[in-house]
Amino acid sequence: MAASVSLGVGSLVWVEDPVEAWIDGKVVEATGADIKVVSTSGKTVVAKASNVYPKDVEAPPCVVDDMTKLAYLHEPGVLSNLRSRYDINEIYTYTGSILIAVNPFTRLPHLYDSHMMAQYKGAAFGELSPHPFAIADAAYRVMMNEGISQSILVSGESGAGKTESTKQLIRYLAYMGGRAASEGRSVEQKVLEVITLHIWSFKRTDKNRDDFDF
Ligand SMILES: Nc1ncnc2c1ncn2[C@@H]1O[C@H](COP(=O)(O)OP(=O)(O)OP(=O)(O)O)[C@@H](O)[C@H]1O
Repeated sequence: MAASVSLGVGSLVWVEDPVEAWIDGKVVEATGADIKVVSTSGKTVVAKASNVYPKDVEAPPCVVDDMTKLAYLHEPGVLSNLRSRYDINEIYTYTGSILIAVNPFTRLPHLYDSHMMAQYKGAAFGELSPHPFAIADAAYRVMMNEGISQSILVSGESGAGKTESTKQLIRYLAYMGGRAASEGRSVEQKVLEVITLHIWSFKRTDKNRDDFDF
């Protein structure tokens, strides 16, 4: 996506970097098709104007919880927002009604306890922090109120966290639809056991699968 705003001297911008992917800086020279940028770390880069992107100066230094709130929805803006949130263990971010999850590669149990599930129960979408429980709650409510079957698509590359996300979605749906524990194991536990086995066998048997969980 090419920058569609004028990037004059003094503009704050993102420019590609072979190590960091994107670095931010200030335009110091703009002649013809080339733009000279001095990054915040002091590096001078000359790039084609079409490879330089405006930086959102109004976004809070950290983050927005929904990418649609970004002034510029371009790659460096999106990645920078996800990275800033990841740095403070905010692994979930919305883009409208889509939930983006960044794999934390560490356990964050406080995000998934029963208190969290209770909080998301019936909460308006977008009222609480982005979370798989909010996605599951929205789908559950449309299904119950309007009687329409719902699908939740979970996609991402291998190791991105599809199985973990799917487990949280199923946990929440089982929590909403399940009854109290009987014979020692709750409906939530029983559904999770079945679904984990099902996901595992699906992955084992479908060698040509795309990276989708369901
Ligand atoms: N939300 C999370 N919290 C903690 N750890 C996570 C989370 N999501 C992913 N992980 C970690 O990353 C690993 C890989 O995640 P997962 O198995 O869900 O990926 P996947 O997208 O299903 O991968 P594949 O397509 O290869 O099966 C998990 O075993 C877990 O250690």
